[in-house]
Amino acid sequence: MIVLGLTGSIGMGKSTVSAMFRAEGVPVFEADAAVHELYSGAAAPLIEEAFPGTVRDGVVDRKALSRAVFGKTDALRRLEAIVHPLVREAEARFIAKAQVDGHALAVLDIPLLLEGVDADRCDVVAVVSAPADVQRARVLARHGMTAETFEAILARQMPDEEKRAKADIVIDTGTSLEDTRKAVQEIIGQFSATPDNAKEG
Ligand SMILES: CC(C)(COP(=O)(O)OP(=O)(O)OC[C@H]1O[C@@H](n2cnc3c(N)ncnc32)[C@H](O)[C@@H]1O)[C@@H](O)C(=O)NCCC(=O)NCCS
Ligand SMILES: Nc1ncnc2c1ncn2[C@@H]1O[C@H](COP(=O)(O)OP(=O)(O)OP(=O)(O)O)[C@@H](O)[C@H]1O
Repeated sequence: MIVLGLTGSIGMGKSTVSAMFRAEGVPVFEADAAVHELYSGAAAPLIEEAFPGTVRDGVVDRKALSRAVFGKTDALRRLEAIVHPLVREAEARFIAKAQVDGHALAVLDIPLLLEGVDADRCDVVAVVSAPADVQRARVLARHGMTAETFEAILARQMPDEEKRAKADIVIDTGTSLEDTRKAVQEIIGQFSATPDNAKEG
């Protein structure tokens, strides 16, 4: 089974492309969704212990947690040390299941895949990308988004150009949704044709 890591900067169309893989029957693990799940489950008591007052009725209050770590590198690192191993466990269970189910391809949708340290757990890395003006227009069209917030988020992410350089595959989302869907189908076709080369571990 091939594990494809899917990433991209804000507004580049990662969620849309992720949904396209899923619609084609490819199992997709969403890191963000896993974090949301953990925050109303296994991670909550650990987070309350590390950041008192950020959990209400057994559920992490993301606004309160965000305030507790915002702009504080040490606190964010402590939070990551709690959350990331749990996400990796959920991810490992997802991969094991996809393999047992006989899939040729599984997708890990991970916003910070290339900013993190271990993209090497993916056999291939695909980056969704569109011209900067398209990205900007998409993000600014979102409810509650300001140019300042957009710039601040961009500044914290690895530049698109660097992501593209690190990618094995660039999925162009600057064109029509239909063209992007074709690109997704081509990727699936390419990896489904590959003989079983399951990775160890
Ligand atoms: C700090 C938290 C509570 C803020 O939640 P909130 O719902 O307000 O915002 P959201 O999750 O959408 O993040 C807002 C922005 O911060 C960025 N961001 C989130 N986590 C991180 C991180 N660990 N390092 C750098 N940037 C981050 C996101 O890319 C996004 O652009 C939340 O982001 C969190 O729990 N982060 C730690 C877990 C983590 O590393 N998640 C990343 C995916 S595994
Ligand atoms: N060819 C295309 N491929 C993908 N998205 C497209 C395309 N053309 C237009 N769009 C639109 O661009 C937007 C991309 O938003 P999406 O939520 O997928 O981005 P994202 O990268 O997941 O963003 P974020 O990282 O901020 O969550 C959607 O509204 C989508 O309909």
